[in-house]
Order: sequence, then structure tokens, then C-alpha cells
Amino acid sequence: MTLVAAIQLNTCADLAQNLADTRALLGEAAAAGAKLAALPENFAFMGAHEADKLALAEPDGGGPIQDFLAQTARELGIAIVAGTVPVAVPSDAGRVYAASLVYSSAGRRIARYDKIHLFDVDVDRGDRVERYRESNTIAPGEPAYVVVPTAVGALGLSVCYDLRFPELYRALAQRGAELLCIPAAFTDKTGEAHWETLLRARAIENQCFVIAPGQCGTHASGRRTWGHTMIVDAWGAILAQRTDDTPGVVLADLDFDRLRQVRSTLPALKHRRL
Ligand SMILES: O=C(O)CNC(=O)[C@H](CS)NC(=O)CCC(=O)C(=O)O
Repeated sequence: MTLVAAIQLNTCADLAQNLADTRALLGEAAAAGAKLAALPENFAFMGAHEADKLALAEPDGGGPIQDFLAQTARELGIAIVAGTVPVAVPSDAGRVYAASLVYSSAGRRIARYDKIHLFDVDVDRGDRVERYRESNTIAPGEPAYVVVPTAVGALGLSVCYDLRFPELYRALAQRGAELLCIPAAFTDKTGEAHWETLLRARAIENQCFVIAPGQCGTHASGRRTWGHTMIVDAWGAILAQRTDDTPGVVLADLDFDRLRQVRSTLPALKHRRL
């Protein structure tokens, strides 16, 4: 058995405050015995305006957010999947990559995945339309399938809106992923309709654990996110989830014997023909 954590946050526009909140919950996860903890999308900063995050862009490999992550992983002895970090796009000061970075418990960065699919969507709220244009401030990552060996198994990386593109997860599973990480800031509206169903479908169809830490509550922009951070097993069962709309740690013990049993008794991954 292997204990992992998914951390739910209500990120605000104060970087120092967000890092302090993150550090406290990572500490809680480590104290409980978790070997790996995953943070939500935009864990370090959510400003009043999308463009506010550009001021926090860090060069690849260094900066206050990345230094915090490396140091915290080392001090707590826990691997961290850092939801997303705003990493500078060389030659484009107007956009950043939404980079999901993985740190080993020694504080070494062992993987980077840049969000591929950008949320350029109008969310209909009945009385008004909420307009998201993520591509105004985020540069899309080149399509890439990142699977990284960790202390808790082979981890496939993705971010938030990627969840709606099952071909990404199929490719990660084909490349050996046993866990899929989906850090998110889902809208409360689309989250209520689709979040749990999509997460459980990705787990079931790819016979992988799914770790999905989410943003929750109201943010500086006035937008609301869905929370419902959860960890799902390869059979689609919800192992643990946070139903409170507040920050906190979700813990689950991953049983890899169960994963192997699911894959051998229902060998759908081996029955693929396309
Ligand atoms: O809300 C914010 O301010 C922050 N949101 C985000 O950072 C990102 C990009 S705008 N949200 C999503 O990708 C939501 C996807 C989603 O909700 C869906 O696929 O339904």
C-alpha cells in the first residue's frame, strides 16, 4: 500500500499567503505518511485578471515558486506534483506556459508537462455568459506524453481542461502510466455537470488510479471553482474525496495488487484494436 495526497486550495492573489497555505497542507500530508502530494492548477497565484500571472513568470528551472517546491519536497521528504507553475515562454513576454512540474522527495525536478489544451470557452450561467480565453495569457504546450517513474508508480501528467480529451490519457496508459494526475481549477458550473463523471471514466477506461486536486471557493476574479478534489482507483471507485468547499488534504492508500487484478480480470487495455 502506498499513501498519496491530493491537496485542495482556495488560491488568492497573494503569492506569499498561497505558498504558506500550500506548505501547511503539504506538511499535513507528509505527517500523515503520504509519499507523494499533488497540488491544484494555479496553486501559487490566482489574480483578479488573467494577465496578472504574467508578472510571476519564472525562467525554466528557477524562481521563487520553483525554489519553494524543491526546498519543501526536500524538507518534508515528499514527492510533489506542482499543479501548474507559470513558466516563461522565451521570446513571448505576453504569455506563459502552464507547467506541471514534478519533484522527487530529494527536491530534484524529475518532470515537466505544459498544458496542451487551453480553456477558450464561454460558460453559460443563465443570466450571463462567463468568458474564458486562456490562450490570451497561456501558450499551449507542444503535444507530449509525459510519464515519469515516482516513488508511488508510473505517473502520467495532464492539466484541467485536458481531462476532456481522452486520447491524451489513452496515450499515457499505453506508455505505462499507472496513475494519472489531473490538477484542476474547474468552473463550479462545468464541474458540477462533468467533473466526477470524466475523472471516473478516465480511471475506468485506462485502468489507472486518478489523482485530481482542485481549486475551490471564490477567487479574486470573482470566479468560483468546483473543488471536489478526489482520488479514484482503477475500477472507478472513489477512494477519497473532499466534499467541503474549503482547503484541505485528501488521502488514499493505493493498492497496486488491486490495479493488477483489475487489469488481468478485465483485460480491456490488451483488447484494444485501434
Ligand atoms: O477559473 C479560473 O480563473 C482559473 N481557471 C483556470 O486556470 C483554467 C483555465 S481558464 N481552468 C480550466 O481549464 C477549466 C476547465 C473547465 O472548467 C472545464 O473543462 O469544464
